[in-house]
Amino acid sequence: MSHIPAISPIRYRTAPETLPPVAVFDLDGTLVDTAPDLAASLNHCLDRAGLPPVALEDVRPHAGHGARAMIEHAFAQAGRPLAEAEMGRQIERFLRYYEAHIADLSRLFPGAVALLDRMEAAGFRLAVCTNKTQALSEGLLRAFGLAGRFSAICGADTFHRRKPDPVHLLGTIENAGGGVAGSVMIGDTRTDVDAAFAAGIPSVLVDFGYCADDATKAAARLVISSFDALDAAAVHRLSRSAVESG
Ligand SMILES: O=C(O)COP(=O)(O)O
Ligand SMILES: [Mg+2]
Repeated sequence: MSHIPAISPIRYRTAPETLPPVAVFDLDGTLVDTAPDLAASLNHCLDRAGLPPVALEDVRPHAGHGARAMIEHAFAQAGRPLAEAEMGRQIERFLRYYEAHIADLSRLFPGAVALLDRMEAAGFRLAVCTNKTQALSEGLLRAFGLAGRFSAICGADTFHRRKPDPVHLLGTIENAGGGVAGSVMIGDTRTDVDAAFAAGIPSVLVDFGYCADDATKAAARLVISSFDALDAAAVHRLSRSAVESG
C-alpha cells in the first residue's frame, strides 16, 4: 500500500477559508453497523481454538476498538489469554475471515445515505476517517455502493498517525480537498471526539454506535440519536459558536 507523506497540522490552521468544508465520518459504529460481521470473525477464531462463541451483544461494546482488542478480550474472558505470537496469528485469521465476509451482515445505520445527500447538497465534501485499514474501509464502502461518494477514505494506515491524533483527521480533510473551517467530525467513540477537539473542529457523537459513554457524550459538541437529527444548518451553528467562543 502506498503511504501518503506525513503532514503538519500547523499548515491547516493557515489554510484559506475558501476551501469547502468537509463532513468527516467515522466508519464502524457510525456509518455502518459492522459489529455482526466482526462478531462472526471473532467467533470463527474462537471456534478454531475450540472455544464457545460469544454473543453479538457482548462483542458490540468492543467493536469500535479493532480486531486486537476484540480478540484479546474474548480469549481472556474464555480463560485463554493469548501470548503475543499467538495473538498475531489470531489477528491474521480474524482479518482473513473478515475480509471475505465484510458486508455479509453489516448494515448502514438508518438515515446514513440521506444525511450524505443533505450534506453534499449543502456544499460539504464527504470523507471517511476510520481506524479500520484503508483497504478494508474501501472494500466495505464499495460493498454498499458508497465508495465513490467520498472525496477521501483514510484508514489507520493511511498516515503515520491514527485517530485520536489530529494528523489523521486533518490529513483526511486535506485529501478531500477541503479546509478545516466549517468542517465537522461525526463519530461514535471518544477517539473521534478527541481527534476532532485536537484538530479544532466540532464533533458530533452518535449514541447508537459502540462506545458512547457519559464522559464521551459530555465531551462531544453535539450528541444525536438519529442521523435524521443532523443537517448542514446544525453543523454551521456548531462552527459559528466555536468561532464566537474563540
Ligand atoms: O476498526 C477500528 O479500530 C475502529 O474503526 P472506526 O474508527 O471506523 O470506528
Ligand atoms: Mg467508530
